[in-house]
Amino acid sequence: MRLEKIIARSRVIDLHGTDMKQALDELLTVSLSRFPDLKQEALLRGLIQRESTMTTYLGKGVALPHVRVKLGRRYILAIGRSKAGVHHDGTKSDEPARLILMLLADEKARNYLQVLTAIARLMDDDHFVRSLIDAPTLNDLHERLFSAFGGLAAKPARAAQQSRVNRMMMRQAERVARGAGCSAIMVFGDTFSGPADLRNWKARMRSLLVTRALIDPAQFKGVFESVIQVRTFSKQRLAQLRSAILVGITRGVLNFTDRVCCLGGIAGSNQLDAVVLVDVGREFQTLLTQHTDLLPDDVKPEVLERVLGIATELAVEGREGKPIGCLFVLGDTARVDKLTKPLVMNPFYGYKEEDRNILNPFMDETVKEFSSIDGAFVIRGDGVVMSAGSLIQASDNDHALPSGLGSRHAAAAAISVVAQCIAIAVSSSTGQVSLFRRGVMLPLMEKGKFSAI
Ligand SMILES: Nc1ncnc2c1ncn2[C@@H]1O[C@H](COP(=O)(O)OP(=O)(O)OP(=O)(O)O)[C@@H](O)[C@H]1O
Repeated sequence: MRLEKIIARSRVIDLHGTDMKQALDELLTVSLSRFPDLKQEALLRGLIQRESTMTTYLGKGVALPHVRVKLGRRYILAIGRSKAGVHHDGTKSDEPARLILMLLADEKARNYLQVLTAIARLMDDDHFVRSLIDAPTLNDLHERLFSAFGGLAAKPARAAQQSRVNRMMMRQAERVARGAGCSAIMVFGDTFSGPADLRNWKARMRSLLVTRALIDPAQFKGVFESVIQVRTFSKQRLAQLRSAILVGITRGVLNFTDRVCCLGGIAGSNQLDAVVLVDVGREFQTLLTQHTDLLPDDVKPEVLERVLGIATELAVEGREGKPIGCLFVLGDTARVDKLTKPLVMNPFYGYKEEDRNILNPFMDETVKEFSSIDGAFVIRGDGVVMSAGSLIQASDNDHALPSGLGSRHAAAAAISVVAQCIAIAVSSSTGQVSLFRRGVMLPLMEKGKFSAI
């Protein structure tokens, strides 16, 4: 889904209303002028109702009200900017919303959660949000959004010297990759703030692109074999590399016999500065007993990626500088259910599946809020959160854990032995994020232990 296709200049406006209802009414008025078959009042009611069950305030002055109805076209997006700020019922803070992105989606739109996530992810960038709020004119605002939606934000051409060094790095990386018998080159696309350098990538071997930005893989067709999208994993480059490879494995793009030549640089620097060789098998040796299926059959790769992203944020951002301990169990919920007991009343009880799906961008905050509850999150393979605050009652005597790890990690290891699931634990004492499969622990991020490569 190319987001720039749903953004029209006519639906980018300055708002006058100061509460959410007035703002939504203004956005609906401009949206429906071209679609007279749609009923403004019914849509407004739907949006307000959605807002009252769960706030759509994303933080940083941005709200993303949305509703799914019979629309007759897949999506309509309207954007309102408010100088005075719009009051909303979000719990994050008292700050008013300065930017409102209203998304109407057809009930049949299949990639609805992905579209919501893509928009929310773009709005996660403080700098970008500021540039929209401060855009001198609505045309500028539209242009900035349009280019960001079209992929990586378009930026002016980089200095010639940087491009020359990058071309040299690319050539050398390919030479190293061939010399070392690598099966692929993996490029960290977030090094660049625009896609230009990447479109010129002309490696004569299998190349993969890793990026946090939500881009349409079609724009790199014939350039990169696959685009691996990762969430905000860690800012530490070695940890990012591990996570990207892990995502590549779960997506079936990489396997344990691959040797990969990784090429990257500091995010946004436009400068490639490091080549690293990774033997996938050796890197993930601990998980390679006889099995190579890291991902249980029923777990979607994007669900694992999402949980890893949230777990990393809990470890890195934490609360008051301290990591928040947490445990997630993914997949095989039929079996996991039999081995858990609620410690508290399930806070997700009664929510629609769509609203408690981990792929829904609004779930991040909810999960983070509930992470202070003792016990584990149990998540179905398709992302639906079944429960929080569950006590895992499984035991495993065959796998020893590193010293210092207590009952949370023991429970994670044990449940991954007795059920076909993946468990992810965030340690509250060390900030380490660990993945467990069949009782084997794979440390994904050790806080403070990795330095930049
Ligand atoms: N069997 C279990 N099921 C679900 N959650 C558990 C289980 N055991 C412990 N926990 C959770 O882990 C928390 C921390 O327990 P403990 O300190 O023993 O674990 P740990 O592995 O050392 O983790 P940390 O590094 O975060 O301290 C508990 O307060 C509880 O919320």
